Amino acid sequence: MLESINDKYKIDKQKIWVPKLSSSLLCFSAVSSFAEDEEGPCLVMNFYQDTYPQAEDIIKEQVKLLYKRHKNTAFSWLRYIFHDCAVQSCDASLLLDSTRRSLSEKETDRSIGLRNFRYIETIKEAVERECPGVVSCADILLGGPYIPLKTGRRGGRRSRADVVEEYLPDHIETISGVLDRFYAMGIDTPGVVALLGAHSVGRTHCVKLVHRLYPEVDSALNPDHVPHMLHKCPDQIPDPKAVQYVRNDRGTPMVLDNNYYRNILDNKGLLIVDHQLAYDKRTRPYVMKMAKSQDYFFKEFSRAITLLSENNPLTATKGEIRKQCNLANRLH
Ligand code: HEM
Ligand SMILES: [Ca+2]
Ligand SMILES: [Ca+2]
Repeated sequence: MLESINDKYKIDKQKIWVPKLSSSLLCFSAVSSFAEDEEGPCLVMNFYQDTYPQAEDIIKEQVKLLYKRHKNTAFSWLRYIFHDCAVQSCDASLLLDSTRRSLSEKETDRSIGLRNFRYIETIKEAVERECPGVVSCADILLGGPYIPLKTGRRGGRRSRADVVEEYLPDHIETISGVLDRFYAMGIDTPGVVALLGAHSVGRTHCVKLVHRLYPEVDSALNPDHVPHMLHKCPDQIPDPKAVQYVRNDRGTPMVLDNNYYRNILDNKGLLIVDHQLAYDKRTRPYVMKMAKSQDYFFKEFSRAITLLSENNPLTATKGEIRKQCNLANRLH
């Protein structure tokens, strides 16, 4: 997955390799003895190697094909990791449709701009053709070659719009609030600073920005950046049907690099949270360091994505392997 974010983004595997803990078979045989264990021992490197060794390769191939056709799919997967893993667990709850009884996470105001859901199904279908019923949607969301991530997550059965607010940091929150929410996931200050570097790609819709432009322009914004933002978001109340947005990083919009840190130091951060990151005394030193060193940014980014991707997974007997990523399986 992350391989596709840009081709230059190649991390030295040696430096971030996490030693393999056990094979997936060991994991399965451990299920009975660990059934009561809260964590379960089953998030491992290449979880599917003993059941369907080709599974992760099929996913990689599909991700590459999609990336060739639609570059922005990579940005979506990256944002999905945040929106799924930060809300309780990396259990692909984000992918579930609403049911008659409850509104799903996808439908909340916080999910504005999440795109490319249908391509998840393209990947899932390719995997199901070869390895039916084995690979979970939660792993499809996360597998990746250059930041070697573990697999073995299973899908949750529920997705509830009302829990999103409880867990997902928001763009107008104080930096203390944002840090606390990430600390609760085991991610420290440099980790948070690195994760926000994801805003070096992609876009932000005007609905999330107009409060910084109207009725008065936020004086914290770089005056050189304002005309462009006003041009892209000409209305105080954006037309919900028009797709109006500003690119997160005008300099290198399609490349995940450390340009984000130079932007925010130059008061060109679009969201309040981006701006605060550059000015809070706890985060600023890391912003400066990442602005100077792409290497340092990449190292911290890999570490933090790994932590995020291991937030409270469902393993072993918990959760299920969905047949279709947008629907929980029917119980017979
Ligand atoms: C305090 C934490 C964060 C807040 C408040 C936040 C908020 C937002 C908002 C409001 C957007 C614009 C969405 C739109 O209008 O289309 C966005 C875009 C994006 N965010 Fe975040 N974000 C946060 C952290 C993260 C993290 C941790 C990641 C991934 C590691 C991430 C990845 C992305 C990506 C890739 C986009 C661009 C998506 C696209 O172009 O489709 N964000 N974020
Ligand atoms: Ca989730
Ligand atoms: Ca960039």
